[in-house]
Amino acid sequence: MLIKHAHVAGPEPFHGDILTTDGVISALGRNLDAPAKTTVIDAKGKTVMPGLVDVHVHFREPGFTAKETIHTGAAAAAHGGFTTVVAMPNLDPVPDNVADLTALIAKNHTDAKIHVEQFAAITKGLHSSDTSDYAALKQAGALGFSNDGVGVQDASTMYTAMVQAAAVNAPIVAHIEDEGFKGNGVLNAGAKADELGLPGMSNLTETAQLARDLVLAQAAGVHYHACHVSTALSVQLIREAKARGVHVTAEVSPHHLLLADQDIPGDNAMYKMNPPLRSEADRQALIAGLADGTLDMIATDHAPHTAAEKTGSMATAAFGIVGSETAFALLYTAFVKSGRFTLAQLIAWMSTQPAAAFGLPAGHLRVGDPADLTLVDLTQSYVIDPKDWLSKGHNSPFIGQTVNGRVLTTIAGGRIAYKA
Ligand SMILES: NC(=O)N[C@@H](CC(=O)O)C(=O)O
Ligand SMILES: [Zn+2]
Ligand SMILES: [Zn+2]
Repeated sequence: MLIKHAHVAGPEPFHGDILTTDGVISALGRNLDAPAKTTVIDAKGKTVMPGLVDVHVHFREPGFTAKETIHTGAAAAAHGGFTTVVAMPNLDPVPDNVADLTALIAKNHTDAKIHVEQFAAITKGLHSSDTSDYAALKQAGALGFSNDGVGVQDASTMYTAMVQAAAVNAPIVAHIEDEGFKGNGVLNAGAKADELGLPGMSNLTETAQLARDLVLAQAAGVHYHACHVSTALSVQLIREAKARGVHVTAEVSPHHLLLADQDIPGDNAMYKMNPPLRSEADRQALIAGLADGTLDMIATDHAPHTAAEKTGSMATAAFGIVGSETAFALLYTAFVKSGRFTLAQLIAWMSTQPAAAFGLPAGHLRVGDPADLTLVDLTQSYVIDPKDWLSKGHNSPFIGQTVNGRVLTTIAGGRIAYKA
């Protein structure tokens, strides 16, 4: 494939042509010649970025294919400009054993046009006891271990998991949530929950367990990754842990960067997710944490559900919103077009840094790198409309918003994974 007149943004900015051969970038330069049978793409006036990397998606297969499948989830990710995603194991059966993980990884490969990596479960059945066999699961292809969807409630189980994961040099990827503090809360405790007369969950739901985990991670010497960090104190705890040498990385999701609980317009299930939208002060602290490097990356937590599961009151709806097909445009519009951050920073948070944190061969466009790249039109403005989506899930609070930044073509491993 030959991409002509590309304006390449990211860690290696450059203007010119990109030639890919056998899934790898084989040449960068001006006026490159196309060898016979090469597909030529004219990128004049468009921007090329290293393919985006999302380390937190839910593809729901096996077990919950009415919400999403590997095929639809990967297609949605490609439409969003992602060339690599990491899928969570809150599935049925749970990939907590080699047989189920092996079958899942095989399906990730056959059903997706992008790279789909897989986390296996920290514990058997996602219960807070009985750790999985990390050596065997890593050998079978697990990128790391997560119980996303539920926190590991028992501290000594979490410590055992960390010690065993460290022994095989694999990360523990934590959904941080103390169920005692969560109670039956469905949104952030505070004025909005009171106004709507709905049960809230306090910041302690996250911060108490995060403080515990950072102590445990230091003792175990594991790579601890904090999922969907949502509070100001969490940012501070991670900042302090990094300063004392804990190997911790952290992600923040687009919705926690863009919305606060005060923005919830009423008892609307599209605003229900876990962790919940927090206060405006928390939101500002997350943005500051990203800017100063405390938070390493943005991950969507793409969590599709059926229309029925997201209808009615927040009291009964499922937790979670989709994110793959809106993340880049929303963040580009709010953070880059506004002049607050640069496109290079956004690419670092959405590609280079998540790849680096998990040792994935992505996030750069140099000769010899995988031909994973995304072509976007940053000038095109459009209204977010689920009719345009490839995900089965239409659960988003961002529908109807006008954004800039349309993904035109996504190329993974030198092959077209999405084309407008
Ligand atoms: N984020 C959510 O609200 N829901 C996720 C689980 C999770 O990410 O914790 C889901 O699987 O639906
Ligand atoms: Zn989670
Ligand atoms: Zn999740």
